[in-house]
Amino acid sequence: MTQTVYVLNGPNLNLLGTREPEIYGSDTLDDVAARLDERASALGLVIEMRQSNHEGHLIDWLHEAQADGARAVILNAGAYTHTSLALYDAIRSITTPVIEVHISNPAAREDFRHHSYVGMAAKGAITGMGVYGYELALEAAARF
Ligand SMILES: O=C(O)[C@]1(O)C[C@H](CCCOc2ccccc2)[C@@H](O)[C@H](O)C1
Repeated sequence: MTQTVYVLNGPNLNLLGTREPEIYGSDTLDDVAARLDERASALGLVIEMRQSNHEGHLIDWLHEAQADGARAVILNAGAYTHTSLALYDAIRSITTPVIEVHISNPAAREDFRHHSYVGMAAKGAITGMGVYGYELALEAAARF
């Protein structure tokens, strides 16, 4: 049975590629999805790529990934990373492994980005590798 890897993106990441390219690069989420789809096909996996500016959507999608028997969730929760106890609880509530991804390196940025509620519950994290971090996370998920 072909397994799915959910790739979930949080607030403002719909702007990826259009603002602050010096931090986040010039690729759009659609560009990222195209590369992930190609690699996933070679790995015998399917990508479910989503983005929302609403915390509850991300939580619903984490529950959906569990119910769907997904191989893994790749989660860039955006700024909710640093604020959301609800996302921490949602990740803890599922057995599907969650890989935290950040395009930038939050540890090297403002202090308010140094704590990750997502990271406290996730299986692991890839940060600071630009959008390539999503591909690195997919390679890891393929080996779970
Ligand atoms: O580096 C990352 O991937 C972040 O998750 C991006 C978040 C920001 C998401 C907004 O992304 C934009 C992308 C392009 C233009 C404007 C915002 C930031 O709050 C986190 O600390 C680190």
